[in-house]
Amino acid sequence: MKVGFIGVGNMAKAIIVGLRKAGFKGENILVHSGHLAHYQAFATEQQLVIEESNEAVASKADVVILAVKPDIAEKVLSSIKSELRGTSQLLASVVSGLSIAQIQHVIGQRPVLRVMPNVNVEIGEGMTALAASGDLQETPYKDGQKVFERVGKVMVISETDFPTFSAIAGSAPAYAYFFIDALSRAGVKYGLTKEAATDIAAQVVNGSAQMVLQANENPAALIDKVSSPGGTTVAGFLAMEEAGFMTAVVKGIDATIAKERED
Ligand SMILES: NC(=O)C1=CN([C@@H]2O[C@H](COP(=O)(O)OP(=O)(O)OC[C@H]3O[C@@H](n4cnc5c(N)ncnc54)[C@H](O)[C@@H]3O)[C@@H](O)[C@H]2O)C=CC1
Ligand SMILES: O=C(O)[C@@H]1CCC=N1
Repeated sequence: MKVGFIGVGNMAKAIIVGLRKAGFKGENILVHSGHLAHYQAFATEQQLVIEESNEAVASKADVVILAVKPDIAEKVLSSIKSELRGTSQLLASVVSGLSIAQIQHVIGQRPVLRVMPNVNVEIGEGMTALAASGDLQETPYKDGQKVFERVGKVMVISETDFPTFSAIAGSAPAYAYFFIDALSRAGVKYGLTKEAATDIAAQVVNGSAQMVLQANENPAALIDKVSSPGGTTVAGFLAMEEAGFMTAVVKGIDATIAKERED
């Protein structure tokens, strides 16, 4: 199976690195993007096949991944339309806010997968949502699904939930990094080096995430297990809440969703 990328920016690079780490051969990854100088070294390092145009990627790949910015996505789709094959080929779009109906309006009734990955696909720890224009058990869709399953967890969701998913999974790595950075800076405030404090904060978030996933317990119950009566944790937790921690997070997600709706 050949996977083609149209647009090789941050997201496509993260997917490609994840695929390569998972053993997907570079000779089966075709790429074309806006400026050769921006991705030539990356393509060479990852042993990818650089195609001379978006059209070439569209005609040769079995799974064509559209990974350009939302504002040019429909123009790019329109330019590759005549190169796309029939119903045996899949067009998978990771473009935020672009619906299956909008894609099919441009390229016709071909198999389309709407995908919302996040950058953690780069290390095989992605959280990706999928919605399909047809039956996910059919070959072209299965092929697309397999690509994202190789780089993390995959969840099939309704298209109406994409803005929410995009906020709490697509954008949220940035918010999780922000929390790690905040915890780390607090460590630095009390004398730890930034490097040590960041290592500590990242491992704590990593371990805590594993606890939520593996212990199959509500995070609120886990908070209670750490919070000894009259102890230090509950004092810190309540001070964070007084400063509006939960409200700040939810407001951040509200703004993320509002921005996608506005675009
Ligand atoms: N960065 C992220 O964490 C996520 C991004 N996305 C979506 O992925 C898409 C790409 O985002 P990023 O990679 O972050 O943006 P980016 O700006 O890093 O990459 C876009 C790439 O498209 C290329 N490009 C511009 N015009 C082109 C054309 N006519 N033909 C082919 N390539 C062209 C640019 O040179 C650039 O390399 C967006 O639609 C975004 O909504 C989705 C989930 C997460
Ligand atoms: O910031 C963005 O627009 C994209 C969508 C999800 C993550 N990054």
